[in-house]
Amino acid sequence: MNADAASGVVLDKVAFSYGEAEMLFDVAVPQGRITAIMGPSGSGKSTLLNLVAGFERPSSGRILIGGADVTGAPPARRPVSMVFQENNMFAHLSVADNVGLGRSPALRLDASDRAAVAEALRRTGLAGKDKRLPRELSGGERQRVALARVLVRDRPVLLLDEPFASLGPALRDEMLDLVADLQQERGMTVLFVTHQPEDARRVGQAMVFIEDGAVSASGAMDDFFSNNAPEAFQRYIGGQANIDRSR
Ligand SMILES: Nc1ncnc2c1ncn2[C@@H]1O[C@H](COP(=O)(O)OP(=O)(O)OP(=O)(O)O)[C@@H](O)[C@H]1O
Repeated sequence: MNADAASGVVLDKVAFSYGEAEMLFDVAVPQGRITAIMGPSGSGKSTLLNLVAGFERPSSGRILIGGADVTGAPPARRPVSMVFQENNMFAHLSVADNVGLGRSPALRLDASDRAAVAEALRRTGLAGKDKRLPRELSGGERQRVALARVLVRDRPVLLLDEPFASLGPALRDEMLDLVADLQQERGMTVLFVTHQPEDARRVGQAMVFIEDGAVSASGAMDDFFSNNAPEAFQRYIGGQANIDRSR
């Protein structure tokens, strides 16, 4: 394991089961990079993120973040933010308050917190929309609010569970590029679940490929889109005729 991987997110023989087949994750995700998590439906991608976030607990094994063992830590104690496909917002709270929750769950915000919220709204293209309610936003704008909350939380690890799956292609690309820019600015370690190979390739530097509750291949993104791509991945995208392997 190289230094980048050891200081990123490590799942060290992490076993977990919902009562049926056991999942077993053994993988190191590099620090300060965007890593795409891909694999067939039901293979365990969301479960892996939930284990890292602390919403699920392993039956054995360890989870390390930045070298620290967080296996027993509750979600709020982990240096992690998570953005879901939907339902990232409280319907009765304004955009600014939804972002402010990232700073203080009781919304006790001082002047510097409010300044951080305003800056995050500006950075995500939401300036001027701070007083709106979630229902007054488009789907893309709602996901921008979730990203603004990530910025004010300022945690080093960002977990994205298909956050842009319901957006059209142009908007999805715009949001992916925003994530890539924010990741660069902050140097965050990003784990990004997607079903779209082109999205993985657009922003990711590394790939973790999951099948049947286990990592069946992992490594540099370029390797996955070369003629030497891991066989499991080739099989998975084999049906998708339009993958361009050239750069
Ligand atoms: N809360 C739950 N209770 C019981 N079983 C669950 C629960 N959540 C997921 N599972 C099962 O665990 C396995 C892994 O699910 P998971 O959601 O991690 O897959 P995924 O790779 O994210 O799938 P998708 O691409 O369809 O979102 C599946 O067999 C699923 O049915």
